[in-house]
Amino acid sequence: MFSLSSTVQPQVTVPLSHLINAFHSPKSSSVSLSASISQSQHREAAAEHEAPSTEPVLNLKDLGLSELKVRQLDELVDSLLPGFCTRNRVSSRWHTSYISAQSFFENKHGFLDIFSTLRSSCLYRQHPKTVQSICADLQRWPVFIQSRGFKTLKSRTRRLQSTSERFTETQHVAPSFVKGFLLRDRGSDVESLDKLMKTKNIPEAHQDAFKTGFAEGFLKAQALTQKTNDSLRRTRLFLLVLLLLGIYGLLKNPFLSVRFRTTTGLDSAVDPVQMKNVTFEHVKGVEEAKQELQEVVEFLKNPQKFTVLGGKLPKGILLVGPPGTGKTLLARAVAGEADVPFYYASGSEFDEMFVGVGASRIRNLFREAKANAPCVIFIDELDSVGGKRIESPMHPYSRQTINQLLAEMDGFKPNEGVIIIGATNFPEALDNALIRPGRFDMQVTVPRPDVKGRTEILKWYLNKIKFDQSVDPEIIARGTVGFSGAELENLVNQAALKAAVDGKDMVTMKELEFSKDKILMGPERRSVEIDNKNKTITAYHESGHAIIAYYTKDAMPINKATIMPRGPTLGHVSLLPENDRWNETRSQLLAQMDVSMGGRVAEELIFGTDHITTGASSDFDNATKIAKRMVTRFGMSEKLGVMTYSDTGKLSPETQSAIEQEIRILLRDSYERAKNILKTHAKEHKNLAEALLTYETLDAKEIQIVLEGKKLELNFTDGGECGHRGAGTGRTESLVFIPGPQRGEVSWWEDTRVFSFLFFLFFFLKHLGLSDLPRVTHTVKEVLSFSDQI
Ligand SMILES: Nc1ncnc2c1ncn2[C@@H]1O[C@H](COP(=O)(O)OP(=O)(O)OP(=O)(O)O)[C@@H](O)[C@H]1O
Ligand SMILES: [Zn+2]
Repeated sequence: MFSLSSTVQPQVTVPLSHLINAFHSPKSSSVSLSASISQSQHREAAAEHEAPSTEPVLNLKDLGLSELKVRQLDELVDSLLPGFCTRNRVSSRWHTSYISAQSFFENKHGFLDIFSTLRSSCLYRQHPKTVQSICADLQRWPVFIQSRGFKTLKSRTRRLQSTSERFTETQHVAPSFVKGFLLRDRGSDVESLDKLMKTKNIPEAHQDAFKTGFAEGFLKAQALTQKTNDSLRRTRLFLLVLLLLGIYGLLKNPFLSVRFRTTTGLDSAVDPVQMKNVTFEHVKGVEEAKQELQEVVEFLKNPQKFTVLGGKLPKGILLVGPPGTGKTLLARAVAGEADVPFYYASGSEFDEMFVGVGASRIRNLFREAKANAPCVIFIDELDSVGGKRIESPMHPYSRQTINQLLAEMDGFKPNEGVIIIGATNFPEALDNALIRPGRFDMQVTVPRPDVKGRTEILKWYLNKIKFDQSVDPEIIARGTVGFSGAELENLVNQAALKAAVDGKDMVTMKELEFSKDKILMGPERRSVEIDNKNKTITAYHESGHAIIAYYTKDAMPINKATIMPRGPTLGHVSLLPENDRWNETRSQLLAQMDVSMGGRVAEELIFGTDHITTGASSDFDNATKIAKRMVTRFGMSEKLGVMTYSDTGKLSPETQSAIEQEIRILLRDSYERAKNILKTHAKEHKNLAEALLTYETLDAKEIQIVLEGKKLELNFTDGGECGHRGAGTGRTESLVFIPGPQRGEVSWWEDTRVFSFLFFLFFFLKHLGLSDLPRVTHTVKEVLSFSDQI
């Protein structure tokens, strides 16, 4: 684009370049148009200039400007741009768009400015020749409309490929008076310009100066265009980098992704889930909870029946219990039994960084529910929305959210038929306002199932797979003290997977035992090479535990003994209580201590005092813990009496040493008892250890066969047994180690994401033609350090 420049030689180049500019720029063309054509035409022209048009590439010869005389040029510019000339001062009229000034006046005052209208018509009349001369002169000028626009180089080149195409296109966008002029043949344009220079008698001496001036103007304009393009490119590049960084940040930063999700999902519709297929039949081992919830089901089925006498049913029910015990399942069963819609929400969904988002979600949820009453609203993890109202930077708007929840709960009447069921693992963390009468005023405890409950749950899930009739769910249930419903479901599922991997067509006890041990103690370490000496020590150590358990009256029955390494252990003996133990007697506790001592005693008796190992440390931990609790908590020491000693550190030195003394005596006596038993049953001990070395794992029946002195005949199987060395208490402990990426480690896909991001960034930098390579490198370095930070 051609434009004015103060450094351009004034007498020659300025008028011409401005003249051309006047035709190229929308602003100047609209001025010239406004003086010559009607207002509608003016609008059309302006619109056309905004539309994309061609940008010709012409050299000076093509333009035929070599013969234009300076005087002629000045005249032309004077007639086109009255008042604009280096010798004259710039006229204020030149800068005024009288049409807009007129409409501005009308808008402001409510009536037409007659004087302005007259003035504008005067202007028209004062320069009647302006447009005529422009048209007349421009008829012979090879100028094309050029308008600014964001054109790609590609499209521009494409357009310039066909002249005829270009003309056709120009025909659509150019004002009518320019059309004729534009549609002229390019060759004749050149000629006519030469002619013009001749006819206007531009002196030959000035012709060269004119050409030089024109060339300078042309080049300056080119430079300016180049600059504009460069700055545009830089702006685009900057925006693009910002955009990429933004997208990357959204993907990378969970905080941002939460924001994104929450803003987009602010007013998302809340859809109920119909729970027809889930009933109380699906929830096993939580009979009390089911009974308590039964009346809620009745209420949902017929709300009027309950409120007709003026009674009030609880609005909110709080299900309290450890994870995986079936709280969600129970809430679904309530809705399913009553055949009403079930609205599920997780407390963490309401915990938002934005003010009002959590509150608005609660509002939406309750509005929907009320419209579809009777129904059940279930809020899982209630503690994350209704926790004690501590405002922290992580939960800046928790107060509003809780308040909204309280307001909504207060806002509906008890007979509306909406029941809110909340679930939490930490009832003590709940805000007091939430658990007062009128809100979550009914608490139902959902505990871990007892042995009967576990058996029922195991049976329920076993019925969904193919299992051998010899499977006794009760044995598994007895060995899974403390398992939740979800863990039992997982146990059965893992057994089914194991059977499939081993190519069996049904699940047997072996698979169930295997998956139980896997959940409790981690996977087997079959690849571990244990030398014969260590194997022998382990076999005698474990059979020592088993012998004591077998021959001690109040010890728990043996379930299994193994020398197969699993997790951190080299072998173990597992003991099963007949039932869940609610209380333990003194003799039961002493028996547990004796069984723990059995391992070390065996090592000492068989291999001698010099060859005892470190393998008994967890056994001693166990035994010491029991002895200490007997003395300090259970009042089972004659010397210290029936008194509890909670903080032993604060006790007098005498009391402390008395406690220590008592614990020592208990442990020593236990060790002696174990020694006696093993000495008495040395033969059985040896037999059992050898059987373990041969078969690696023996179950209760097989142990009994060996200890009764019968011959054990077993086919070698694939093993699959496992253990926790020194499981003397009979309580199952979970020692599962789940290997995973350490904190701070970046997983491979995150790396890939960073590199693909950098690759695209580099690609775009190159694509946008940023030839300044040091800057590119610098930017990439910055991005790299930024990605390091995040
Ligand atoms: N008592 C049960 N009877 C049958 N299945 C159960 C029982 N408890 C848990 N499950 C199984 O475990 C799955 C998970 O249980 P659920 O989600 O109901 O536990 P939850 O107590 O809500 O856990 P959380 O507190 O972690 O939310 C259930 O879908 C169901 O398959
Ligand atoms: Zn042991």
